[in-house]
Amino acid sequence: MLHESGKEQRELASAPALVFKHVGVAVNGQGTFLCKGKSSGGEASKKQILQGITGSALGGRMLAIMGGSGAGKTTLLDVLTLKKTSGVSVEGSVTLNGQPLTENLLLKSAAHVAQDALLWWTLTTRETLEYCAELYGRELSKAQRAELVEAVINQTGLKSCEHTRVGNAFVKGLSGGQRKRLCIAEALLKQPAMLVLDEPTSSLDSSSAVEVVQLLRRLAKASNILVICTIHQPSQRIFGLFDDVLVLARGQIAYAGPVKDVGRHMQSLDVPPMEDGSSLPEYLLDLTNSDFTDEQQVQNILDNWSASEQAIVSAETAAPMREAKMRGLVAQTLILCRRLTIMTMRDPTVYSAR
Ligand SMILES: Nc1ncnc2c1ncn2[C@@H]1O[C@H](COP(=O)(O)OP(=O)(O)OP(=O)(O)O)[C@@H](O)[C@H]1O
Repeated sequence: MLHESGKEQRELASAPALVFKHVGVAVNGQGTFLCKGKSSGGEASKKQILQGITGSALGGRMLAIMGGSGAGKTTLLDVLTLKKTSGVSVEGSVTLNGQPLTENLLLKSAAHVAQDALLWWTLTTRETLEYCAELYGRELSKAQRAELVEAVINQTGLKSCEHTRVGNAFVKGLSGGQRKRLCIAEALLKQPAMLVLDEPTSSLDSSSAVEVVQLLRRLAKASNILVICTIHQPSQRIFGLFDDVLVLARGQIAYAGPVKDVGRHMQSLDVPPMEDGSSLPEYLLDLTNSDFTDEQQVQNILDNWSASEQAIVSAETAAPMREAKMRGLVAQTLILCRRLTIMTMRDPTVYSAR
């Protein structure tokens, strides 16, 4: 997917690389995922929701997965994070630094920030991170863990609210942007090579959204982390912070490559020009949203992409990645019990319930 100058390519060759080839996902007509070769309803009831998805993402770069509603963004993210739904029929391959992506490799090398990530409302920012650091940092001494938490708090701009409780809908605490940054900070404690985020800007106001994406960009560049985000309708400013974009339509690729080339690519096709006052991400969504656009036009864009040379990916090899070391089961249980005691002591609803 990534076609850069020779110098950039040499630099990128030492970065972690996620490569996915010919990924396809099918479900049956009733909405149940199918196991390959085990369909009771037969081929006729099969619905292909992702087809021929080939691309890559590299360390030090940010990849946005975009597309209209129902284009397949969440399904692709599920494949890249090995999320299982019973009876899933997934085809194709996903490799991380040339190794097939397994649950073990994912656990060691990647961190996933879900859209509705859970935070404990009674804990402060610092406490949340300290417990997480204990869970993740088996090979770190107490002093090293404290150093890591401090570094992550500073990296994610959470110093001013380190002693603020997370809060919830009833108890005032962190702002939406701070909560999202805390989720990212939790993920960073794993010192991941790959960071995957589902809609990191959803439900944020525009300036908090920009702050979060700027933070991700700084992290990608400073720590050579591979960042992948699904993103619904980014502003021009946010879109410009990504290095690469994969545009999906009807479960297929409409474009995958550098953000700086996507406008030129679309304009080279037989499609309506971008209207004055429209932003590039809006234009891309308008062109590829099959619910509201001429079906034939969307099909032409998809056919053009699948026939293009750019659809061929070559980035397969890269340097070894960092691997997170998790605590053993007993240690994890003890840490979680300690956290639960503090949370119970601070939560008045627990006493009322009793
Ligand atoms: N379990 C399932 N059974 C049947 N169809 C499904 C299933 N999961 C997803 N789909 C269909 O696959 C398509 C892609 O869904 P997906 O959730 O990946 O899209 P999306 O791009 O993330 O959409 P949105 O932005 O609206 O969340 C949709 O048409 C959806 O209805």
